[in-house]
Amino acid sequence: MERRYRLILACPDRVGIVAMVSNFISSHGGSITDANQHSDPSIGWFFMRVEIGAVMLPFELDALKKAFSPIAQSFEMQWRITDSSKPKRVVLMASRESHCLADLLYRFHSKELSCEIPCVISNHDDLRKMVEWHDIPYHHVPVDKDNKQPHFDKVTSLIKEYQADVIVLARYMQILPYELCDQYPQQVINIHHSFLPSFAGAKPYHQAHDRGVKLIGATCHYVTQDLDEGPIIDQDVIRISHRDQPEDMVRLGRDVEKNVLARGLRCHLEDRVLVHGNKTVVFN
Ligand SMILES: Nc1nc2c(c(=O)[nH]1)N[C@@H](CN(C=O)c1ccc(C(=O)N[C@@H](CCC(=O)O)C(=O)O)cc1)CN2
Repeated sequence: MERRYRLILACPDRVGIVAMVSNFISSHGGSITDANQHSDPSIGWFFMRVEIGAVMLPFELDALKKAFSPIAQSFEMQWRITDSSKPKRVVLMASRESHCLADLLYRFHSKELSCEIPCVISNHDDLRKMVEWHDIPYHHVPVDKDNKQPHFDKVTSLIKEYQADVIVLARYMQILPYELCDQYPQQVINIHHSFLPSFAGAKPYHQAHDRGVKLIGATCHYVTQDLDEGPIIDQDVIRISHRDQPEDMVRLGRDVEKNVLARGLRCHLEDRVLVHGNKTVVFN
């Protein structure tokens, strides 16, 4: 696919933002290949995502950022510009459950996901063979439940060594410490196996069974220090009934978990997610 720059911005709403952005691009000979915008009257903020055909522009990425910076400053923008030809480096993390990890590895292998997967990290060794079949390094980093710090120190070291842009918790079942969440804001993505905010925390299907709900679901969200309370990227639900025990929900939930995670990761990889406070705007 043709190389494109993606401009993503959020700023206090005012007249002239779209005109200013489009004039900036056209005045430098660029063409807009896709554009989405949203104005939120409840907070008076404006959100925009613009794809720019890079071939037509006389700029490399850094020069484009430098040229746009004065405009961004004048509109008090929170903004970034990325290059679609530079795939993001995605470190995958898992524990024992394989369905989400297997699904992402398949989508990567079939080139459905445009990214790099430099390694997989797990606190168990169960998934090694599956990962190494894909010729991807597998790092088994055990957890001592009485002293988890060495585990997280090693995880942090590996994430830095592999220069991760994104860390995906594909049913990784450990609570990340504050320091790790703080070092990677809006870069750690989790799939929680419930329709948040219902049933946060451990064993959501057992919680759902105890409550007698008729829908269960999955939520893809950014990870923060506040467990399962990070900005939501995508969600979905499926119907269940009184006949379903927790083990039935585990089985029925696998498809919705892996589909929601893949959709959420794709949106992130394509820079379609804008975070504002603890909420998101997703231009999908
Ligand atoms: N800092 C954060 N870490 C994690 C988040 C998050 O939002 N912030 N999401 C999880 C969510 N999760 C599954 O989706 C999850 C929730 C709770 C637990 C848990 O209680 N784990 C125990 C250990 C369990 C075990 O050893 O099998 C614990 O960490 O003490 C795990 C996962 C992922 N992390």
